[in-house]
Amino acid sequence: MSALLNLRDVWVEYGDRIIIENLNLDIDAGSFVSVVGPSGAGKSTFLRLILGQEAPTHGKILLDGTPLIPECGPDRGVVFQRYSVFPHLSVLRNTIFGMECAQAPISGRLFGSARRAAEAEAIEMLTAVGLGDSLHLYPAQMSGGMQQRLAIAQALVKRPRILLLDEPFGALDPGIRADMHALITRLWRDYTLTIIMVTHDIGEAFSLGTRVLALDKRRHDPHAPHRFGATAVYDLPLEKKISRAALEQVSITIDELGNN
Ligand SMILES: Nc1ncnc2c1ncn2[C@@H]1O[C@H](COP(=O)(O)OP(=O)(O)OP(=O)(O)O)[C@@H](O)[C@H]1O
Repeated sequence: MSALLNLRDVWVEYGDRIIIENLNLDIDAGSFVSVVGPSGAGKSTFLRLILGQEAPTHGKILLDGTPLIPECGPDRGVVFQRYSVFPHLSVLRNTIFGMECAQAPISGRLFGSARRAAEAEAIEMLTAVGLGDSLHLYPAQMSGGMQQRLAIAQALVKRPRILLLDEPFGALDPGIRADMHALITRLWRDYTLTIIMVTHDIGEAFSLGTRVLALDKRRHDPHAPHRFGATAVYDLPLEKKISRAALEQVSITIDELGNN
């Protein structure tokens, strides 16, 4: 089976600074790749490459065997650490907004049956993330965990195949993080997503991922620290066998999410 994403000899350079060098990776559909590495190694840069926000300086990235167009496509969604929700829109409007921009790029509004269909999809996704009872709240009325669940719904309502997560749970309290781990595991399975998640939490990387990728420099030159970039220094596939009991536990936790 060919991989969903292929990176071939990918380099990113800013001026004379090499950030990423000689990165070669194949990422299978349905995998959950945790990306770890020291601060400044280039983890967010790696996500931006796959999102299409940035093009490699050298090398190529293939999606389904076709060169990735350097623009954000609907097949890729992203959630950042800081809440990316619009403060002046309700939960429901926040979720519909992205669909309106994608489907009606000029007017930014959907009408009639298209709007009703978008609303139904938004409500389904908000229910899936545990916000079905909070459709008319505004972000200022919600906890950090709720806002981050809204950000996930915003990303998933466009039905991406690849979900990119840039330290999505880094700003949350430990208890809420555990709920979010259960949520993302459930969404990954229910929506057959491929997830690539940057995290500084090594426990989170191993407990959620089916593969852990460490980005770091292989070589250092103390006199010219920018001469070498980061690459995949470790790439560990993890055997995951989720028991039925564990999945049922995930379902129970999801049902309790509404109060966080
Ligand atoms: N547009 C840019 N121009 C110049 N340098 C940049 C640019 N974007 C990122 N960098 C540099 O590239 C390096 C990698 O940045 P990146 O944000 O990808 O690292 P990171 O591993 O995600 O870091 P952190 O864990 O601290 O978030 C940093 O040294 C950063 O300063």
